[in-house]
Amino acid sequence: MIHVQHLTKTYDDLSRGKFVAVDRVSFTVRPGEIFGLLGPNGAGKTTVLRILSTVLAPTSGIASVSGYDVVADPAEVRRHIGFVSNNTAIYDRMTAWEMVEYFGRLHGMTKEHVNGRLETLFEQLRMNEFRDTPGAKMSTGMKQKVSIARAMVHDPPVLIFDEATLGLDVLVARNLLGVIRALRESGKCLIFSTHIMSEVERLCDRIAIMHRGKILDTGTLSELRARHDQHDFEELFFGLLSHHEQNETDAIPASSLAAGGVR
Ligand SMILES: Nc1ncnc2c1ncn2[C@@H]1O[C@H](COP(=O)(O)OP(=O)(O)OP(=O)(O)O)[C@@H](O)[C@H]1O
Repeated sequence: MIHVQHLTKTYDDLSRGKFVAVDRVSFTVRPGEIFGLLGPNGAGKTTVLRILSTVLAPTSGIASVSGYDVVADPAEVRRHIGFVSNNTAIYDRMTAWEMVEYFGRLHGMTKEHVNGRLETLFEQLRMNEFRDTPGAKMSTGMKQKVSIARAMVHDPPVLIFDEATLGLDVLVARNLLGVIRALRESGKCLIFSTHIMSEVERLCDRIAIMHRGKILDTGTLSELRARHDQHDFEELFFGLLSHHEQNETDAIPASSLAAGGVR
């Protein structure tokens, strides 16, 4: 279970001054559910996910994973979470098996425990045919599977996929979506962050549309379609974004516009 309430992150940025990257974001993700975080570049998705994985501290608000608060219990949060991104480093000289085993040992698993777990994982993710292949000789798809296995080695109940299909060809991306669906069937709690609308449409049980740090709307695909009276998801998405941009511009006082406050 993931619980996020009024989460806010402000950066001190040299050129922009105080910059609100995440603005009072709230959502809940339940076990057996894929929650889609959809937004254009810079929407704040990665910042939310970095806070959830305890890499970044929130400025205010609450975030918890399996009941553990990211600020008060970061070690417990890390035990309950796995993070898959598109830029996980793969060591050239380690084999697929050695790499995942290494991360299992970092999680404090015994050699026997980790080996048993790896047998299951390599079967589940169909990695046996390259278990002895070193990183330097792996294809992008193989590397992505190693990243997933790495994130799952300690069998966390919560898994986060941040732009995980970026750079993958259609076949590998399709396989990855299949793996994520299977994880949902096994009761995992999943966040899938992307800017690709079709992936969200095909995969996610509930969706949050994010733009400029805010969640503009959240719900199932059919709830969103009904609420905005729009069946075409792309139209719905861009309609929400442009409405939000218009509202933000309207909220800026004319004096600051005249003084060059908006670029
Ligand atoms: N360390 C930082 N200092 C200042 N601003 C930052 C920092 N990290 C991120 N930002 C800004 O916060 C905003 C949100 O970034 P974030 O990476 O969370 O967005 P995103 O939705 O994941 O987009 P992308 O798909 O491009 O990664 C952006 O405007 C970004 O420039």
